Formats: sequence, C-alpha cells, structure tokens
Amino acid sequence: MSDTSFSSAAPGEAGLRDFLALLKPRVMSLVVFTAFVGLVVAPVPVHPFVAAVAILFIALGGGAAGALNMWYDADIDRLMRRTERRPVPAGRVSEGEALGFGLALAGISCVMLALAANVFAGLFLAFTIFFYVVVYTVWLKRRTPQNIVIGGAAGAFPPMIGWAVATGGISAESLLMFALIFLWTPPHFWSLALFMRDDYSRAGVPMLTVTHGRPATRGWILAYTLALIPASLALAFSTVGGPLCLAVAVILDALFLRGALRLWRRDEAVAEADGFAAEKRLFRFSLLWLFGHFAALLAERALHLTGWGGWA
Ligand code: HEM
Ligand SMILES: CC(C)=CCC/C(C)=C/CC/C(C)=C/COP(=O)(O)OP(=O)(O)O
Repeated sequence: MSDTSFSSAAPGEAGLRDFLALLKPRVMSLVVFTAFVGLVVAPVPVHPFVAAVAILFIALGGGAAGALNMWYDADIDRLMRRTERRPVPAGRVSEGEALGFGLALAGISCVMLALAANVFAGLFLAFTIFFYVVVYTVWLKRRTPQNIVIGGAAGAFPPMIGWAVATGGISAESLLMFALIFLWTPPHFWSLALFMRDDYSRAGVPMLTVTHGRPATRGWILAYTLALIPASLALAFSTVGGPLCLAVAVILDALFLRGALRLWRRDEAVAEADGFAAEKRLFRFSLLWLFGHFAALLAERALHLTGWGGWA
C-alpha cells in the first residue's frame, strides 16, 4: 500500500517520493473522488476550470492533513509494522519538514479554494483538516475506542465540500452523502482492526479490537452495517439518486451485510488459523462499496443529462 511505501533514499535523504507518501495518496484518492462526485451532482453547474482547480486544492488539503497526521503520529507509526517504513519514522523526512510541509500545504489549499470557489468551501476545507488532525489524531486517537466513530466525520466531509464549491452551502443531499461515509467508516476501519490488532496493541492505541476484543468488534461491525443500509437507500431515493443508484445500493448492501454477518459468526480460532481471510475480504469490499455508491451517483447524473437518470 503506497501510504506505507518506502523509497530507496537512506535516512536523512528525503526524495520526492517521500513527500508524495506524506500525502497518503491512495486513501486520499477515494476521498477526492467523493468530493468530486459531491461537486458534480450538486444542482448548480460549475465551470470545468473552476471544478478542476477546486478538486486539486481539496486533494492538496487532504494530503496536507495526511502529512500533519504522519508528523504527529511518528512515534506510534514507528511501533507498528504497517507504518514503520513511512518517511518520518524511517528517518528520511524530519518531523520539522513534515510539519512545515503539512502546514504550508494546508494554508495554500484552503486560501486557494476560497479564492477559486467561495469562502465557505475554503473554511469547510480548513475545518475538515482541523478535525482530522486535531480532533481525531491529537485528541481522540490515543484516548478512546470511539476515536474513529467521532473522528471519522472528517473523512465524511469531503462530498459536502464538493457540494459547497458548487452551491456555497449545505443541503439534505450533502448531509446524506456525509451520513453514508460516516456510518461506513466503522465497518471499514474495524474490519482492518480485526487483522491489525497486534500492531495497535504494540503501539498502545486503544482501537476497539484492543480495548473490547475481536468478538465485540464483530458485533459493532454488524450494527453499523445495518445502520448503513437505510442511509444508502435514503440517498438512492433522494434528488441526487435514481433507479440506477437504487439497484447498485441494493446489491452492494446485500453483499456488505452478508460479509458482516459472516464475520459476526466467525469463530476466533478459525479466523486466526486462516489468517483473517474473511476480515481482509470485507475490508477490501468496504472500499468497493463506497466507490460503487459514489460512482453510481455520478452515472445517475450523467444519465440525467441525457434525459434518463434520476426519479423525475
Ligand atoms: C477515521 C476514518 C478512517 C480510518 C481510521 C481509516 C483507516 C484506514 C487504514 C488504517 C487503512 C490502511 C492504510 C495503510 O495501509 O496505510 C485504510 C485504507 C484505506 N482507506 Fe481508510 N480510514 C478511514 C476513513 C477513510 C475514508 C473516509 C476513505 C475514503 C473516502 C478511506 C479510504 C481508504 C482507502 C482507499 C484505503 C486503501 C488504501 C490502499 O490501498 O493503500 N478511508 N484506511
Ligand atoms: C479533505 C480532507 C482534509 C480530507 C481528510 C479525509 C480524512 C480524514 C481521511 C481519513 C482517512 C485516513 C487516512 C484515516 C487513517 O487513520 P489513521 O490516521 O489513524 O491511520 P494510519 O494509522 O494509517 O495513520
């Protein structure tokens, strides 16, 4: 995974790839896609040049948040196998460089988004970066197993930022897109936490699998997956949804629920023996689930332009 990727540079010798890795590009690609969809499905058309510039600065803002997270978390990233080769814990980028890079990029991206789109969108991006870095990373991540439930809001804001670029505000539809990602984050992250528990335990991070164990986590994954279904259907029936969104939602929800039920029924000894194969599958499927929902919104919008998609 590229977030954890390492370059051939020796300690102290930062390469371009290291600064790119600080932006958490793979995670941010899906974040930016949701922002793009939020912008495109909004009822106010945006000039393609403004849209491209806005998406670029949302991407840079997300990357800045990733760099600031990696600056603050360098001590725990050093203790986890998944993250030990990141540029800061591996010593290729200094903490000062990561902090300076993140702050500069955050400042530039928010100001430029405000200038290119509108002040509300720029402030919303600043708030999202603040939420991920300060509320999630600094405040909650090391304190409570609810860290990703509350902090997960940061990852759910980007489609609302995209919508704000187009409309200058918030709406029921943009709140529904928020709800979709907000409720998706716990099953997304906790399915990974099931097979990464030892990493978090070694670093002393109170993820749910560490504090409450795997069986309880399986129950919470199922609970959030059940809560996700009405949110996904409500979005499909909203003004940005349509028959295609509904069909995609029904299929993806059924598959997600089947996976969550399977994890819930799993015997721990069996899971351990097969290397947490089903847990890894559900984690990967969570990415497809979110991508599929937002891709369907985009396709519905495209169909609508040809006179087909949507409910009306
Ligand atoms: C608090 C919220 C979240 C937490 C704690 C979380 C956690 C994680 C972790 C630990 C990984 C493994 C990454 C790695 O190996 O370095 C991951 C992967 C991923 N996450 Fe999340 N995530 C969250 C929210 C999101 C959101 C909102 C999105 C997109 C909208 C997202 C998209 C992804 C993607 C695309 C990957 C796969 C990256 C790859 O293949 O390398 N995540 N997530
Ligand atoms: C536009 C904008 C500012 C977007 C921000 C979006 C956002 C909050 C994404 C969060 C996704 C993410 C990388 C979580 C990782 O948690 P972690 O940091 O605990 O994971 P780690 O252990 O891999 O560092």
